[in-house]
Amino acid sequence: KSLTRCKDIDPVVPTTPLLTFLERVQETALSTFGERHLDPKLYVDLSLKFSLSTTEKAFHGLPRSENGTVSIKDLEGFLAMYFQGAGEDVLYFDPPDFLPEPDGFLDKVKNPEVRAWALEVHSLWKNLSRRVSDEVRKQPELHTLLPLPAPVIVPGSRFREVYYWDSYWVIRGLLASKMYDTAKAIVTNLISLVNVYGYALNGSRAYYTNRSQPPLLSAMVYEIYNRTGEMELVKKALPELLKEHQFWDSEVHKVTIQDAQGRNHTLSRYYAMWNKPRPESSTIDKKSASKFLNVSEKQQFYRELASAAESGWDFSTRWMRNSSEFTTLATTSVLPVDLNVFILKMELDIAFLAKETGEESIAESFLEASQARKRAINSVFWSEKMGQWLDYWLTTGTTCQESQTWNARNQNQNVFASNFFPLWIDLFNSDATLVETIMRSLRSSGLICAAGIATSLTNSGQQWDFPNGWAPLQHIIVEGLAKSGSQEARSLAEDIAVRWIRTNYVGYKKTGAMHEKYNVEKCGEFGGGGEYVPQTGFGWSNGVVLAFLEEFGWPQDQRIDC
Ligand SMILES: OC[C@H]1O[C@H](O[C@H]2O[C@H](CO)[C@@H](O)[C@H](O)[C@H]2O)[C@H](O)[C@@H](O)[C@@H]1O
Repeated sequence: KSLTRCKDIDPVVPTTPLLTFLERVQETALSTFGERHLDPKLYVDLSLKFSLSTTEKAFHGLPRSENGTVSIKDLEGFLAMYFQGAGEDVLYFDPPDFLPEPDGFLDKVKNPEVRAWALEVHSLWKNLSRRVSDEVRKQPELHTLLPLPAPVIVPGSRFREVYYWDSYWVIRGLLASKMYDTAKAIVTNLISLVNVYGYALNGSRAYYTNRSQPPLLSAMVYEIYNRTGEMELVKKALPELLKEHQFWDSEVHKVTIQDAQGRNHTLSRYYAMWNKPRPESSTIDKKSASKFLNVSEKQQFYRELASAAESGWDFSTRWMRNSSEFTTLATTSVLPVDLNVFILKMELDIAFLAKETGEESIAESFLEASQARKRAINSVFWSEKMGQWLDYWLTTGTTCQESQTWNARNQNQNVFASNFFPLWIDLFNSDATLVETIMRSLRSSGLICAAGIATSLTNSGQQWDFPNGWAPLQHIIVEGLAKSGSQEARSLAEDIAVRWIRTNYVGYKKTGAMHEKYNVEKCGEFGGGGEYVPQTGFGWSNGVVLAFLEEFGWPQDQRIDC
């Protein structure tokens, strides 16, 4: 019973000669400068001043010691002579739709301290606004940065390029900031990536072409259309959304599960088209994979690493068969709740947007697809016992040839914030009894902490685990609760939002920056763990604070300190 045939179960997107070379420079930097303070991403973000062959020749001509090491002085000299600094090909761009205090900005924020801070967060859009330099378009072979047609908002710090799923929360913030043109520009860029590659890339770099990220393009289009009513963007987006849906609903991404009643359900998984170290973290990945001696085991591990990066949760015990052993990473063997929620949202959005543009048959078929995915989410992920939707472990390796028979034992019983994501979708949050059950389960889950919702309950040292809290996770759960129509759920949503706003505010006052992630155990402290030092800026954190303040406001007499 061969239900979902894959053309190719080991897809690999070809790399570029520039990337291959920059990875060698990265490797050399590691042996010259040492592991401490080395961010491998920096080296694959460099652009060349001269042709690749000239630069390679100079690199090979560098004096080397007997064991092949280049001295600090020689390497620094080579880098200064032949490369432009990372980020020099992304230029500051003054967003024309930015106003220091737009009309009607966060009307419900009455407390002057909070209002002043919200205006500072709003002004951070100017710091994060960029455009791709014309040089990239003229000589793309010298850059790993990809050309984009419109200006961008970057997350910040080491993340000097556009990121796919970050953009959704950036847009939510931009809409609160009334920066509609900037929001539309972001979507225009993502549409162009889908047009060229068939999917939205993890980010706008050559080394991100082998994978996507949590698919939220339809949700971005939906939000912008809701605010602006602009049909042109919808018409431009629709064909690309259909392409993106096809990407996630076919080939290696699609898995069929047969339930106890013999009904087949199709769901999607993350599956990067890559089986080598991630170029931006190549030195780190090689070290992690060093325990595998067999080539195909190594390749599979590299695929699991890249697939975890595709999930946006890089890295987390969510993808590990054994939570204390990183090499048991098995992302492609997981059917993730959140990915399927995002695709369900995509199906509903496409149905809605197609109806708006008069494409009745597309609307109808996507409505049907959404009903099927809702049934699949309930049949495969729902756990009556836990009152949550649980990720599902696939049993028979990673091929996509056969349907697998559902077994309750394959549901991952560990608690993750993503177990509550279906609540974000109206099909679920409109069911009052279900909302009651979910609230009870969330309250007793252990995830709600002093400063927000934890990513998981496992303190693994990975950044997508306890005690880190991430803006997107807070937002999806809070918005799901708030949209449900239950007063009690709205109060819980507001309670979580207040905790999150406070920690962002106090952290900002202490450090002068917005952070990529926060420690939910300690109000005002940013998060840690993972493979790079904590970053500031920060696109999605700014977006979520502004979106929360827009939704809930902040009364005059409510305290903002921890
Ligand atoms: O360089 C390591 C990894 O960095 C990115 O992941 C993290 O930052 C992204 C931007 O904010 C965010 O979207 C992601 O959820 C974070 O985990 C990048 O996306 C990875 O592909 C990359 O390997």
